Amino acid sequence: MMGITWTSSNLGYPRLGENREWKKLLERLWKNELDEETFLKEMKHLRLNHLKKQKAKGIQSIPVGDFTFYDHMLDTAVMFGIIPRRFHSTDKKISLSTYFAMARGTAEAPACEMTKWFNTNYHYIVPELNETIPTLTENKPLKAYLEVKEELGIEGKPVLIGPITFLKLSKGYKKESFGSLLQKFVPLYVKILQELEEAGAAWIQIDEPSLNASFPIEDYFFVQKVYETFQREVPNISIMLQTYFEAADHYTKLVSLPVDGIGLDFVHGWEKNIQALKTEGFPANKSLGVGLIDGRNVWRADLQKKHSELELITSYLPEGNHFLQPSSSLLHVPVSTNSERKLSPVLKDSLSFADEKLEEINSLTNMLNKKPDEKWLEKNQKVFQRFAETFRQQSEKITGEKNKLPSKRSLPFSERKTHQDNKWKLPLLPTTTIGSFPQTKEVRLERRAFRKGEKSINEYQTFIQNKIKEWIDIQEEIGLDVLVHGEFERNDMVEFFGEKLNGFAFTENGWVQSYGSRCVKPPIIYDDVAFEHPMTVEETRFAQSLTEKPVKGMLTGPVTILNWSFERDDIPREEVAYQIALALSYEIKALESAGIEMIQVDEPALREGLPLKREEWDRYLNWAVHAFRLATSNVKPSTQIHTHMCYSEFHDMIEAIRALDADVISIETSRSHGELIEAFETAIYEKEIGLGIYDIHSPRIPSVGEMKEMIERALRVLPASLFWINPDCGLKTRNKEETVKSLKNMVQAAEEIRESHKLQIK
Ligand SMILES: Nc1nc2c(c(=O)[nH]1)N[C@@H](CNc1ccc(C(=O)N[C@@H](CCC(=O)N[C@@H](CCC(=O)N[C@@H](CCC(=O)O)C(=O)O)C(=O)O)C(=O)O)cc1)CN2
Ligand code: MET
Ligand SMILES: [Zn+2]
Repeated sequence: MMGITWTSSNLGYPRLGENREWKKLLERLWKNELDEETFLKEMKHLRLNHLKKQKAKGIQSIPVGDFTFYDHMLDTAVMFGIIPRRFHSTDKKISLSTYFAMARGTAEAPACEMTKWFNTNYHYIVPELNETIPTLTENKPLKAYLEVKEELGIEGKPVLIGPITFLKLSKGYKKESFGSLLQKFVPLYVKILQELEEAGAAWIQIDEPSLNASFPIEDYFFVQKVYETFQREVPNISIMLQTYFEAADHYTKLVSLPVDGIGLDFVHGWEKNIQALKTEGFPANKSLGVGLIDGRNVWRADLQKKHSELELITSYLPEGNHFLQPSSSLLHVPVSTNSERKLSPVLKDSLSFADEKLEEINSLTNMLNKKPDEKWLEKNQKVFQRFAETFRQQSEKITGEKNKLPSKRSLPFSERKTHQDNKWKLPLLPTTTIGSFPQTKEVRLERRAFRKGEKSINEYQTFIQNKIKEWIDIQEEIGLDVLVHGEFERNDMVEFFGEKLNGFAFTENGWVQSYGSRCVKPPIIYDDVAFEHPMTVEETRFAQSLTEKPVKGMLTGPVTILNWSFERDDIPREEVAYQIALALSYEIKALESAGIEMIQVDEPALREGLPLKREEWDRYLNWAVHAFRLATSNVKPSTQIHTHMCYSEFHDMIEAIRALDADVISIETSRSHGELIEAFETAIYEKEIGLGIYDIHSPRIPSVGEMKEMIERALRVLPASLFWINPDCGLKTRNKEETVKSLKNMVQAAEEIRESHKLQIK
């Protein structure tokens, strides 16, 4: 092991700031409460602060250029001048207003599509390549590099999304043109790298996570070509080709690429990566980036364990300098545990957010470079010991109850349908919504006042009841067939349940960016999950008491609660999903007993949880479907179970959707312009289905005509007796006026179609 040295490194840092300063600056700019100059100044301050902090934590290789005003994919697209025509930009250097128009849309131009970043809850803006010819509008990494060098004297490591991943995640081109398109981008990348080389940058991090996501081996031809060009054209710069979120798909090919360093995820891809390292070795002239601190979860690292893992890795490594780093960018974890004052000390000590993770990297690097800090290690061991003594016992009681729960409805769908049609007597093409109504500033401020003790529980509950009443009245007036209570009492569809279930902790300030300025505060599963008391019955029953129309109960499903929380990492994920499912089955029973017999169990995260590697899909889908069925099967045949999913692209998992055995599923379709309808057309789906007929992410109010067209299109492939009419998703981010107008048009569209088709009762 002589001759190996280690450098502490980071791959990306959260943008948000300790108190969501980033989000607040953006939202003030958008509301014209801030001028552009002040905005830029404040953002720069934040950006430099983040870099100073990383340096102070002992990180030697600090990423620059990962900061953004919205999203790093959007930045890359804009850097390459990929601006869809509808934004009419003639700027040489793209203005901030064009940049935000692409992200958020304008009255005239719909926003660019947004989709999930691999298997995370982060969303990126999808570049639309179409007819645009890429050009370099600005060398963003260079700007970032020079900024920190001049302002702070820090020699940063510029970060770029690699050309392979950038193209794989873009749309607007045919698969066959991948190679020729790539040729258009490579010279631009070369230019960026050359300018960085001239400016004195030593290492560049090029992110290529696509190489771990079931990457087709034949496409390595392109990867090889791209990196050969970089090596030839920019010989004096060192490239760290960074992969993450999974093990490398084709290890031998990856490590023999002509680059100077290879970054691997040894948290999510431990087994495969270590096996490959052992059998294939690691090239003598390269540096390995060892991603050993989990960039996706919040648990403190067991330094002893990490140290022995590192010893194992080291035993396969050639001499030279290697990097110790998080498994991915720290974008996916909150900033710091510092401001958490309410967590139990045992739990708080067991957590590690971005800042604490940097400290772990620093300690481990010191340990490796033979400067072990015994006290640190001892303290770390104590944390683990105390945690193990206090929490994390899998209870046999829960396992026993779970084993008794049915995972199959008592009757098949065809027979349930008769019961349900008789019970509900809905018109054909029933209209409904997905659950939430506008979470206005008023609602959030009221909750804040309650949280801070400025409002009593009674005052808060009365406020919520008034909101429910207001919106039941609105829904009746609009003429919807199945109503909802509106979810006003919920801060978030996952955090809300986390707060009410046993085994979850929630933070005060553990925010993570979800998309643009929107954030989530994922709860932390630290113990057995268990049902304590009904969570949604009171509000739902109250809503039902106000109307003759059915009110649909509204729950978040087990897979989504799991995927959008920070989960235990010491028991299999599916076991946690089953525990949540058991808890939800009690909630469903409680709703049923309270007379709520139409219940929606949302699973928007089912799709994003799909493993990045295709060969692991079946195993995941099996347990995910099983969890949903455990939660929803223990009901009467006449009880109608709905589910909801957004983010389209279901064509490759229709079988799993069918296996959920939900009576009604509502899915997002409007942004994919009917592509999804085709998927259902070819797959033959025999249960009830609500295809979203308008995009809720945009303030635009859809016309009756366009919605009728969407419905007509669906009716060409789906029998009217199975079809529901609803928006794409919940309406919490919309305002009241937009919501009411859009829903009125939606109901009118449904009525006109019923009329013209002479469709009456189901
Ligand atoms: N967990 C989760 N993941 C998800 C989704 C989701 O709904 N939940 N949906 C998709 C992503 N979509 C999203 C849509 C909206 C928001 C969103 O609106 N987030 C809010 C925070 C929601 C929240 O927790 N609100 C708290 C209040 C938080 C807050 O900032 N309060 C202020 C006061 C209120 C104010 O000034 O507005 C304070 O305490 O100072 C509440 O309602 O209680 C935001 O960023 O602004 C997030 C994700 C996919 N992933
Ligand atoms: C992201 S899916 C959201 C479903 C939820 N019931 C809502 O309407 O907000
Ligand atoms: Zn949704």
